[in-house]
Amino acid sequence: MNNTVKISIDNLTKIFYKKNNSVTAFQNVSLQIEEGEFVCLVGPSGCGKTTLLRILAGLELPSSGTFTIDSDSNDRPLQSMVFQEKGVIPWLTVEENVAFGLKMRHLPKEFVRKQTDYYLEKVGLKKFSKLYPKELSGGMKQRISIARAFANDPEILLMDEPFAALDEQNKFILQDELLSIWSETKKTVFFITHSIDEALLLSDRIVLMSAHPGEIIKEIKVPIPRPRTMEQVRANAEMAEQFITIWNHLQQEVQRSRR
Ligand SMILES: Nc1ncnc2c1ncn2[C@@H]1O[C@H](COP(=O)(O)OP(=O)(O)OP(=O)(O)O)[C@@H](O)[C@H]1O
Repeated sequence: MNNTVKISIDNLTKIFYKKNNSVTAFQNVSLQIEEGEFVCLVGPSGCGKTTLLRILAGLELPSSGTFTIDSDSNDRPLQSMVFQEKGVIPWLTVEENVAFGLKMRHLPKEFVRKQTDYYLEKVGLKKFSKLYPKELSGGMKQRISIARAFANDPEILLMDEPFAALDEQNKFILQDELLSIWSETKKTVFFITHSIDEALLLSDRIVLMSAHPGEIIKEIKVPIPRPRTMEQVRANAEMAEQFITIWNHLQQEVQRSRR
């Protein structure tokens, strides 16, 4: 990390207005994420995590407050988003899916091919490049989404529980692959997860939110050096302590929200 602030969120609040009532998804969220930082957002269900990410992705407007994503080039997209599911276009092949964003920007054919091949190789999908998503497993589909997101070379990556629907084995493999690509590209990543292990494995910093309406109530720097493995996360005493801190926080917040 080089201490340049890449994402700056200032006192952001989102209220959804309905006919006779309103729902505050989250409120007074302020957060700064440095260039190249990997930050995980953890909080109880319904505390506004997805809404916050959707606002950063330009898919929703905030009710109040501001945010900025630092950009040093007009040639790159501001953000790419990876969702839990539904990230792939069913009528395009694997390679067409990965190349999609690049083609939309009318980049030179040769560049698109190289960039697509590079990331297909990185996520182990090279030999499946001519297949359609329906011919692939859930893990392979998520690999397409990750390859496409990195191939787009965005300023920041927004990831909304990308591995939540996968079985544990596949999850570990994809987490490893994501870390490997991230350490190479040093993209700024803002990542939502419900998995404490996942947050501890991936993050430089974990941001904890309160129950609905969500507010940021704690930040935790993840102490173990990189590269990391899940074995280290599970064996490291400091990490075990952090796990319990986060677990206690989530339990308290869920109980509070039910009162
Ligand atoms: N389009 C919408 N219209 C009205 N209310 C919404 C809308 N989207 C989200 N909400 C409400 O905003 C709150 C936050 O939702 P959000 O999906 O952001 O939470 P979350 O923390 O991502 O939840 P989960 O962890 O379960 O995915 C919830 O109360 C939800 O019902």
